[in-house]
Amino acid sequence: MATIVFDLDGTLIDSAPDIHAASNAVLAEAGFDPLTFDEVRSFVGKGVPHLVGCLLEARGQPREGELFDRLYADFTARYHTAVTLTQPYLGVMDALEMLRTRGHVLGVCTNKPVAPARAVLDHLGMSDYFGAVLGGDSLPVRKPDPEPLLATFAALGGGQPVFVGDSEVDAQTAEAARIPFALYTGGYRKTPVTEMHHDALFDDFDALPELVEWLAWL
Ligand SMILES: O=C(O)COP(=O)(O)O
Ligand SMILES: [Mg+2]
Repeated sequence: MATIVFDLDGTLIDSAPDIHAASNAVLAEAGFDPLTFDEVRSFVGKGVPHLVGCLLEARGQPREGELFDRLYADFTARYHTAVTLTQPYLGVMDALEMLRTRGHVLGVCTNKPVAPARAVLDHLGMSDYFGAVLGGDSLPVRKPDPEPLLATFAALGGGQPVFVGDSEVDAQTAEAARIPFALYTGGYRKTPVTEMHHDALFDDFDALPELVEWLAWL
């Protein structure tokens, strides 16, 4: 049996459409033009402060200050209900079901704040699979600091660990935490996989249950 911790955005769920819509709503509210889907998706993975900083920078504004505070508050207020355009990736629900049936313990470690993370998991009927959910605001540090990932495994009671994520941040986190890492290649990564740390790669969640069996014993 393994203890498997998943990243959320770009790994279990394709949430970029909601994050794009919320970002453009926040920009519009502040009088700025919208950004493209690809632009906003490239900002996802390092938490909300980073995202909001990128939105401002893309519109020629400083990343910090009064405007940042306003957009950050507006984005945060909208984030809890930004769930309607989000879907689990193909095969995710079946993979979670199979992993649970096989007795593996499952958790989530995301840089999304924990309240919207829980909201979208509830909305998609996924919450029951996870014994622990840590967000970008659960601890004073977020990924790629290894602490949130290690704390998620600790909350799940230990066991043979595997981390599943999609991004450069996840790869760095796994490396820093010395946890076996499966890289999902269908998410929001910007770097070629050959240049990223990973112990295994997959592009189809049907492959994950088998992958986990051997990764857990690395
Ligand atoms: O909120 C983000 O920036 C991304 O969150 P993730 O860690 O689930 O990819
Ligand atoms: Mg991610």
